[in-house]
Amino acid sequence: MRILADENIPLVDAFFGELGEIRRMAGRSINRAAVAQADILLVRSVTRVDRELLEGSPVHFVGTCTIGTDHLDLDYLDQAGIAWSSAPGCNARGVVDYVLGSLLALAEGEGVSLADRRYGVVGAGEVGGRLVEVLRGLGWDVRVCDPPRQAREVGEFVELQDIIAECDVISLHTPLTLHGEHSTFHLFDEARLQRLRPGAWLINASRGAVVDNAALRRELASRADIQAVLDVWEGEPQVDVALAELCWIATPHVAGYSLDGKLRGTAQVYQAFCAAQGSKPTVELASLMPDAPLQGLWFDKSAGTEQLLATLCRAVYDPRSDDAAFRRSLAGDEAERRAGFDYLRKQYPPRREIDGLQVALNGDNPALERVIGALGATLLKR
Ligand SMILES: NC(=O)C1=CN([C@@H]2O[C@H](COP(=O)(O)OP(=O)(O)OC[C@H]3O[C@@H](n4cnc5c(N)ncnc54)[C@H](O)[C@@H]3O)[C@@H](O)[C@H]2O)C=CC1
Ligand SMILES: O=C(O)C(=O)[C@H](O)COP(=O)(O)O
Repeated sequence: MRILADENIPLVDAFFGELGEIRRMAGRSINRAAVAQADILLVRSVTRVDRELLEGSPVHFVGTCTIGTDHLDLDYLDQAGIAWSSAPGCNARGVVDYVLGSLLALAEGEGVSLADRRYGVVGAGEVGGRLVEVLRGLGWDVRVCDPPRQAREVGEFVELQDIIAECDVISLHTPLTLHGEHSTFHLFDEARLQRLRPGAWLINASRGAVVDNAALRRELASRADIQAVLDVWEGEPQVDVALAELCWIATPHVAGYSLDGKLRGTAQVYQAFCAAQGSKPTVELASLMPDAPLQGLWFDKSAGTEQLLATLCRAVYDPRSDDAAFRRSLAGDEAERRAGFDYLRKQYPPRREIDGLQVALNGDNPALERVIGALGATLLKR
């Protein structure tokens, strides 16, 4: 079997090596000539997979080692009888950690307490659902908007207009969809952006086009009270530099870039491929994960909850370092900026996930234990 893989997918050899010959390419360069020599295509979010790419090729399985599927033409794949898989939830925790780090940075900069804010999560699937759990676990006030779930479940959902009217922090975690009753293209358009509450923070780590970028730029330029955190951009790898400069945190689509998340992504696609082939998986992710435990941290029981929260989150990840590197990359011309966007993602340093932390307290303190529990970290008893 001939396997064509994006060069930024880790562990392709370990999982797919026994199945055939592997060829790696930059995801943005994968083209008709390359897929003409492939049976299996493994991609990330930067490769558009559609009829134009695949028609007439021998590819019979497409795997994307990502959560998002907006770069795949799923109707075409289904109609052409090409099996496909994504990696649902693989890097959801990484995105949650990104949001937590962004909130800490915003709170510090604006001098507000995170516990005093009201949160609105738009899209409560793998990512948004976990974020809601963490934020509520911390005891914070959270509203959830997810019309597709609301239509099929009993639950406490609110309308988008209520999120906008009532929430101080809005975090977006929908897929990018262009059609249908719940389409999300420009879900946050000019009219909705103009209705953000005074002092609101808007976080987008879903897909760039869920927010009208030009309208957000205008809004940020005209209102000093609102703040934005953007990990994703309309037209990546091209970025609206003026918009990026107005953001509190701006990053090159790395929110979900935890090491664990990337490795899980490849493993999930491998398992899906085996299932599609009717074969038994022979490679286990557990045997390939780094076996070093994440660092253990020790706290005195008199520590403050916000101090503990910030220290634990930042011990694993602080998006301000990605923000700084991204801003430096925006200094060049258009071609340099596009190259910089891809370079920062390709060279991304290994980052683990907050729920892998082990935390010791020297005595009982239920408030601190609650923070540790909400983050999913392990509390080590004395
Ligand atoms: N920045 C990054 O690095 C990453 C970005 N993502 C993006 O985040 C998106 C969400 O990921 P998951 O939570 O894993 O997906 P998911 O499919 O598990 O959840 C998405 C949720 O959004 C809801 N939804 C759909 N349309 C909606 C609308 N109009 N309004 C409100 N809710 C709506 C769905 O009902 C679903 O519950 C992905 O599709 C991907 O585009 C995912 C991982 C990493
Ligand atoms: O999983 C997703 O969906 C994402 O957005 C990924 O974090 C994107 O990673 P790349 O495929 O763009 O490397």
